[in-house]
Amino acid sequence: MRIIKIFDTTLRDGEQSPGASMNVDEKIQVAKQLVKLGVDIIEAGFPFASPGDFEAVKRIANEVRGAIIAGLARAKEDDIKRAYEALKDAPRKRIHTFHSTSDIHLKYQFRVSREEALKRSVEMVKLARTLVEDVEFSPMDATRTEVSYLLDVVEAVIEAGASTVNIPDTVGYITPTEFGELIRTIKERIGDRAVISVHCHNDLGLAVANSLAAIINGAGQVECTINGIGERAGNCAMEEVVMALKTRRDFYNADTNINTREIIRTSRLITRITGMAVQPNKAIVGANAFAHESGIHQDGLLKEKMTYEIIRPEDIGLQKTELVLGKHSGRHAFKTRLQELGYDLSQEEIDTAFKKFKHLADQKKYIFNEDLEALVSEEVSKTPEIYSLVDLSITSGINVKPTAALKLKINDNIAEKMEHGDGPVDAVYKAIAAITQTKSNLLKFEVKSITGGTDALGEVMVSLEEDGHTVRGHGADTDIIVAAAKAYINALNKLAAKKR
Ligand SMILES: CC(=O)SCCNC(=O)CCNC(=O)[C@H](O)C(C)(C)COP(=O)(O)OP(=O)(O)OC[C@H]1O[C@@H](n2cnc3c(N)ncnc32)[C@H](O)[C@@H]1OP(=O)(O)O
Ligand SMILES: CC(C)C(=O)C(=O)O
Ligand SMILES: [Mg+2]
Repeated sequence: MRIIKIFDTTLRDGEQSPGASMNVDEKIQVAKQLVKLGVDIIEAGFPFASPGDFEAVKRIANEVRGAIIAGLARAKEDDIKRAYEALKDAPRKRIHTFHSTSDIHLKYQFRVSREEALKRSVEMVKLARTLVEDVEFSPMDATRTEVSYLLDVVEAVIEAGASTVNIPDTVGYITPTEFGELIRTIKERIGDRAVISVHCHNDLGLAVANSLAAIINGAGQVECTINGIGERAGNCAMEEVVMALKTRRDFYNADTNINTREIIRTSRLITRITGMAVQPNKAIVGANAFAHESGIHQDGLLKEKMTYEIIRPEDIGLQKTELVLGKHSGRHAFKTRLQELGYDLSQEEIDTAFKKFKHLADQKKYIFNEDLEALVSEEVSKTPEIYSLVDLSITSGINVKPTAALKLKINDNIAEKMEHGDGPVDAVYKAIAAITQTKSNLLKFEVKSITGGTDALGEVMVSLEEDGHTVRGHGADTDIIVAAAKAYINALNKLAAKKR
């Protein structure tokens, strides 16, 4: 089994994401977490870029142990010396220097010939080698470079002392089959004289696929970032490439030194520090990556996890798979959740509660445990229904007299009434009292939102008294006025039962 080295560049390329700048203390915190995660190399920054970056690399080189610490430097003497200054106290250090090789870059940005670029690259690798043993060279924009020239540069920098040659897809241009072929060509040329590294950008959403294609064809190091952050559309996401190798070891016959149980913690740390949220459907670390909502999948998972899950959530440091109850869920998941909440209901009770749940899920995006509890307690504490709500419409607002038009079923008859009130609830309660011809006293009226959000389920509790009988009524609905009506009617049914 081959071990692929993980070169983490969250602190360098990751920080190049607009808005992702981290201060020195935050960088130290990230570097320490990267060591816990088990990365082989931490690219701590670009020391020449700013005093802050220099300081961060220097402190990481001094304080963080357990990984090779790398610093980036242009193919310029001052950059390389500055990188060395920052790195020198690290027991294991690497200077990573780079120079473009594509004609587009050489002609328009660098304004130098291919020969000049090759000469500078060789000279700077040699300079770096006088300072440290471990030198990595990147031919920037390698994937848009003529292959024969790229091979010449790769050969020359290895000859000059680079022990790692990183092939960057700087602008995220290449696709997996081509990249695999390119890496195979380089591997055939250089054999084991240097480690081939890859550094893929995600402009076409192919950074992970390209990195995997490179691994199959001989790459021994992958450069990546946590959550895939980085310049423009980002870099190869570490958690994805690592979990792809771990999950498909059968195919790749390769793995990494990453302690995958630290993945989620590291991802959340980066989100917290950079303020860059992870999209919910992001592979491995997205909030939905281990959440299942649909009934057929939930049923399969409850029977055997392997049916719909290729990664165990514990393997990335999550506690467990989440079965999210929503409009696509089925009875198996519903019943399991109720059991987890401590309810032991008959099949009939479950069936009735399930129908209500489906109705609620059509109105509400997220169903929380508290929603279920409210729904089930309505079901369990059921009293024979003399009165039931058929229809209700309300008019209220500024400069409008609150009015309720109510339709109730009383035994088997339908009765309707319209009433005005001081507010919509008052109007509804007057209409209910008028239709039912009851004279109870409202002792208490409590309203609360069971869950957060404007689509939350509202719960109303009322206490009614009549002829010495006191009862509590309960109603829940996403419409708080309907919940109030339900609570009043529920209490009237209880009063009627008590009187009987
Ligand atoms: C693909 C990548 O991710 S590469 C890394 C990108 N990261 C960064 O650029 C972040 C840090 N950068 C910086 O802070 C600044 O760009 C600095 C400090 C490095 C340089 O700043 P300045 O001196 O003001 O130059 P500026 O950034 O405007 O232009 C870059 C110069 O470096 C040259 N250059 C770019 N890359 C290299 C290289 N690998 N080797 C040698 N020279 C290079 C450019 O040709 C240009 O040179 P010119 O001034 O002679 O035209
Ligand atoms: C510095 C190099 C490796 C880089 O980030 C790129 O080419 O994308
Ligand atoms: Mg990059």
